[in-house]
Amino acid sequence: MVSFFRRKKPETPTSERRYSTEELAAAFPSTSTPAPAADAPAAPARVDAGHVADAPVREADAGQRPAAGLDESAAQALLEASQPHPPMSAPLPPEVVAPIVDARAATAPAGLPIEAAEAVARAAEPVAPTPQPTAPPRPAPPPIPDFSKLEFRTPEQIAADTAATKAVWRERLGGSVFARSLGGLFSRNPRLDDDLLDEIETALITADVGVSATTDLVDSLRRRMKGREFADSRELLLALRSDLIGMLRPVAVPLQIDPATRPFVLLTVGVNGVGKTTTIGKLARRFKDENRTLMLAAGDTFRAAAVAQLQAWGDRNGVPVIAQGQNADAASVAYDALQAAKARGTEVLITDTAGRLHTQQGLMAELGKIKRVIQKLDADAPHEVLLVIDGTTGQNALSQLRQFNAAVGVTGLVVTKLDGTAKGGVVFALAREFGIPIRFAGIGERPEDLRVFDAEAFVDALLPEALGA
Ligand SMILES: Nc1nc2c(ncn2[C@@H]2O[C@H](COP(=O)(O)OP(=O)(O)OP(=O)(O)O)[C@@H](O)[C@H]2O)c(=O)[nH]1
Repeated sequence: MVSFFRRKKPETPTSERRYSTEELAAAFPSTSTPAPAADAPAAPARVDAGHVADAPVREADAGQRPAAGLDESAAQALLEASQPHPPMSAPLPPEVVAPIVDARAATAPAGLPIEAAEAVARAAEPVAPTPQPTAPPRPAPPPIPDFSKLEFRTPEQIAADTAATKAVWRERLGGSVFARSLGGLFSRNPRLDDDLLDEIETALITADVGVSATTDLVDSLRRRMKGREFADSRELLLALRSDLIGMLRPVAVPLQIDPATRPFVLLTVGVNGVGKTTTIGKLARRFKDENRTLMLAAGDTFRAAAVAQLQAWGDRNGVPVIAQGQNADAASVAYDALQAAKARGTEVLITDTAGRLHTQQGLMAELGKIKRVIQKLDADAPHEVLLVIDGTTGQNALSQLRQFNAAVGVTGLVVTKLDGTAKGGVVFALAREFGIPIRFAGIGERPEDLRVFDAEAFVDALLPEALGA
């Protein structure tokens, strides 16, 4: 107990001082009348609740009590106990507090008279048990990631892959109307003036970026040019590049296959000949390469060759194809396929549909029927409705998206045929008007030519290489 008090003494030299019998007598003049000791320190004005340092509040009382019959050492101990403890800036941790609470419960030291023992006990009283912090409920452990499907790459590998990807995009898109008109413009090292802006405007309109998007882009460049933001035409081109990337970045959202959804149902829709069946074949290859189990549904029962085309893709990639032959009910094929995929625990089911003009109301309504029928088996299906758009279509793509979206709720886009002479600019118009994610871009006919849409690679492929981006 004494050692406890010593431990709590102020660490100043005065705390080491021993008191003489006379001083003690002066400090405790009467046995019956409590009187404050002349030099007794005032209790600290404020002490934190539950804080060990609140002891002095009652220690001061103890120190004022008469100490008749105390022998010198007991009185010394008592007086020391009555010295105020320095306030502590932070509560002691529970491990430290615990023994102090035990000490309070202990009886006074042997040999102390009862009054002194009471005073000592009272001095120890204020050390209230510190509430033990209750442990917060443990959060549920995070799910263990499936490392078999993760790919680890070093920064150097990532940089090399990015450069290789950009080179492929540039090689495939370099012949587009967009790339040719802008490339020609800047190879002449034009002057930074209104004529340059007029030429950019023409190039963007010709490339199918659309009138409103083009006007916004050019007006912004003009404002900044007048504000002397650009030192030369190259700086203006860099600003155009960054504006174009900025338009596409929000829609460059890759398709995520939810592993908890089996099967994850993809429904592909679009007008005739845009590349739906080819895209499904390319997707099948991609998902196989990702070690996913998948199944194809030959829902294009209208075009004679479509079922055979899909079956050929399935055979080539070792993927089962559910088909009922030509002129079968497409909704029935989709239903059968979903049932089979469910039974087999297949991860991904891709359903083809016949091409249809977005202006043909009856055929558009049929898409709604396919959706309703498969929802009898899975209320959340299809989990992705991919509208395939031919990149050479131009502004007509906007009305296609509008109509398909109204009929079946489009959740992602695939823009095909961006290789060759595609104008490519429609991608900006689509992004600006609808903001629907562009999942993939078709940049060739080979299976590996379906690329995850990359805003930066796409824009850099359209702009002159001399820009160094
Ligand atoms: N250059 C190029 N050709 C493509 C691309 N995607 C598809 N094609 C070609 O476009 C043509 C039509 O493709 P399909 O897959 O049959 O089109 P579809 O939409 O299924 O046609 P329908 O069933 O009639 O609606 C084929 O010759 C494909 O090889 C692409 O990204 N680039």
